[in-house]
Amino acid sequence: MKIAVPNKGRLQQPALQLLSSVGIKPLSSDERALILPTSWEGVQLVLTRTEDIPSLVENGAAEVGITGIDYVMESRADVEELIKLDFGRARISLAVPSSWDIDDLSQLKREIRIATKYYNIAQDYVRRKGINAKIIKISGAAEVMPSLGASDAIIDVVSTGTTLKLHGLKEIDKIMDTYAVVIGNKSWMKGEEAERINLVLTMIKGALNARGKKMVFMNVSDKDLERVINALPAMLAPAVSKLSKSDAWEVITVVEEVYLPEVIAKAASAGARDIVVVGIEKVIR
Ligand SMILES: Nc1ncnc2c1ncn2[C@@H]1O[C@H](COP(=O)(O)OP(=O)(O)OP(=O)(O)O)[C@@H](O)[C@H]1O
Ligand SMILES: O=P(O)(O)OC[C@H]1O[C@H](OP(=O)(O)OP(=O)(O)O)[C@H](O)[C@@H]1O
Ligand SMILES: [Mg+2]
Repeated sequence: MKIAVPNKGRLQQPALQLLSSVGIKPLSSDERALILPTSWEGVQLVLTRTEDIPSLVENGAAEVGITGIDYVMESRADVEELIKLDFGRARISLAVPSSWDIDDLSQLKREIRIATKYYNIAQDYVRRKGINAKIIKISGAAEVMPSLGASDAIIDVVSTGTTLKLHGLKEIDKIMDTYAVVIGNKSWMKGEEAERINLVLTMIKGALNARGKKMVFMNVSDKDLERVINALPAMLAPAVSKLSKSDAWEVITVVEEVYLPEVIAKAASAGARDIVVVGIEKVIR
């Protein structure tokens, strides 16, 4: 099977890291190679532009791909959104010069020219909102267009808002949220690679579920057992097993990393001893 991954840009490293965490590591270190065999037999990585990945997956050049949901929308590719990822998070917004001194769409009176690399998203948006606009398709650096006089406004990616501010622009309407996604070809489930693809997807979900979670082991004497268990969160309920050579128990539970200090403090004051914390690689549900 082939997995399409960005060949550059901000999604490339997190996408490769995610795949690497499930054991899919490129075997070749040749930076110019665009199709790479991996440590997982039968799985190849195809390195292409982030914005081309939706159509490559739609037409079956790769069964699965990692890209941004903004490019999926823009391309109008008929693909399946399989897994929402926790990187590449931002929003696509309409921004106008701060000097216009307006706060929302209703204050836009005359026709405006909007520069954007998201031509289709922009067309759909202005139609839906009834905005009188001419969309100017560009390939990047949208923020500079109004100061060049090439457009009045822009539709572009906004995260912290720093780039807009730097260019004297102001966000007046959010069009959509964007994030990285794993997408799949619509007929992949029927193909001969279905089993392998399913396993890869299960492992990716497992790695995502495990993020930020720790496994905690502790020894607890018989008399403290109930108090310790009441102090613990768990995915279902803490596991408890009898220690072989003493009148005590081992308690095992899964804890969100952010709650770890609080949970350890509570467990220790309830009588838990020899508390061991270990990382979790996958949680398969
Ligand atoms: N500032 C940002 N914060 C989070 N995600 C972003 C940001 N800018 C862009 N993205 C998202 O990352 C993905 C790739 O973005 P983009 O096409 O801009 O590539 P890039 O990483 O900037 O590389 P280049 O612009 O050089 O091609 C897109 O889905 C986009 O929505
Ligand atoms: O709201 P901010 O936090 O400023 O982020 C938004 C900026 O981030 C992206 O650019 P990127 O950093 O990817 O550079 P690029 O222009 O090379 O794509 C995007 O194109 C915006 O310009
Ligand atoms: Mg960019």
